[in-house]
Amino acid sequence: MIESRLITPTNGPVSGTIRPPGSKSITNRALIIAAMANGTSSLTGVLFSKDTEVMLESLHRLGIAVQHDSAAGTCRVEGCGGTIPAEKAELWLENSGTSIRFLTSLCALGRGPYELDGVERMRERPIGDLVSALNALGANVQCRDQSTQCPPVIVDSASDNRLGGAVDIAGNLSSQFLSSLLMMAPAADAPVTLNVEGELVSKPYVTMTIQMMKAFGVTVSHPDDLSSFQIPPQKYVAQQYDIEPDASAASYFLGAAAVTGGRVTVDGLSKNALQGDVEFATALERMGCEVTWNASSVTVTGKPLCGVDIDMNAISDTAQTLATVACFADSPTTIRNVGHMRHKETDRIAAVVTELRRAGIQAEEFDDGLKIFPGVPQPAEIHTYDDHRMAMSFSLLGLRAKGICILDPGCTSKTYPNYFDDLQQLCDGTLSGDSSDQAAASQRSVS
Ligand SMILES: O=C(O)C1=C[C@@H](OP(=O)(O)O)[C@@H](O)[C@H](O)C1
Ligand SMILES: C=C(OP(=O)(O)O)C(=O)O
Repeated sequence: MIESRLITPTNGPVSGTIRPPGSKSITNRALIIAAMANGTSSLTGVLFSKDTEVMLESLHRLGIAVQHDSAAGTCRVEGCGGTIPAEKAELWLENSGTSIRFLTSLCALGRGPYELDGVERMRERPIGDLVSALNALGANVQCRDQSTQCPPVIVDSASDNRLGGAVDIAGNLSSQFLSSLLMMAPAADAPVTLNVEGELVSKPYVTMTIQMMKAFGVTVSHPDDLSSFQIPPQKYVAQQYDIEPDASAASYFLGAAAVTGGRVTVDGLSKNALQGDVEFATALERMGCEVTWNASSVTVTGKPLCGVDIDMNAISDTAQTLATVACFADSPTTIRNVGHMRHKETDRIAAVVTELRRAGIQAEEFDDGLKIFPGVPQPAEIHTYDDHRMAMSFSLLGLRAKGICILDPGCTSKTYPNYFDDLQQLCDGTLSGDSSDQAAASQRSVS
């Protein structure tokens, strides 16, 4: 296994078209919802990476039959109508936040015991607010170590258990708790009302959840400000469902156009995508890039970059990308309102500031944001903290500066196993995606 990857600066502007692999967030929602549906769902454009493989393995352990073809990017899921066939299971979720949070609520529909756990960092990522809300709905869920309110989580509901009612759910640490409860709610025994307590971060992911529930035949009533949700008992109906390419992954290629003054088209994403992270293109537009939205693609043309003062609460998975692009602007960039980035694969605010400084870029850390000063990156070994987005975003520095070496590049396997190959091929213009080849089309295509 390669321990590090030296990024070769490009000879000039990067130009090309790329279709990133399927969205992690949509894949893991589609798998959960299809598992709960009545009937067999066919999913296309599915992401196969660590985060979705742990979900697939967990569904298998819960007794839900899923046939998958990773080369074709497809899954057939035999839904269980909101019941869990396995009466006990141990689930291993690595460091996949969506998987452990979504599966905790799914397990609450079963007749336990189920145990959900992950890697050391997972044992530091909060889940207590979700656990409390599930208990308030009538489930029996506990963090094994109650002092941390983090995984491992044990779900053990009695056979005469009934779920339903009105509960508060905090949304300031992660929106995934709310998404998890929303997807499970239609299978409860009585109507569920979810009231968001205080701030809700990462709002577009909640809108994505509701839209996907609707696509599988379930309606949720809620005010426009997403402060509360009413979900009566309903059945999901199995669907043929096509998954969009991953918009967070797209940010690195659009960023490559921005930092090299090139022109990159991401195929399969448009302004009305389910993923809020498509708005990363708009952030680049604010920095001076030219952005063209088409019916099913977006193109970014790099122009001289200016610094921006930007709130990235809604699209924080792309904040690391913007931070590396910001090194090449003509003035400082401030990224605000992203305190929730401290609870992800690593403390991403601290990690980005530390690694920018390691590469000779001046950066400042705030409680809930960071400021990046323009500069010329110096040769450095970039530490990635087992965070795929550290590896992918810092590769952009290496497109412009010599000697940027990404340590543990294999960590991109969490959401994008082929990232470095795709980046290389986009930069070289060496790979042409064969659109008649289903595998290539569904997993990636670069031309
Ligand atoms: O619901 C989802 O699919 C996600 C929500 C976001 O997390 P938070 O809600 O914890 O910010 C995001 O960072 C994560 O990659 C995926
Ligand atoms: C935060 C992320 O993932 P998760 O919370 O699903 O582990 C991510 O993919 O950037």
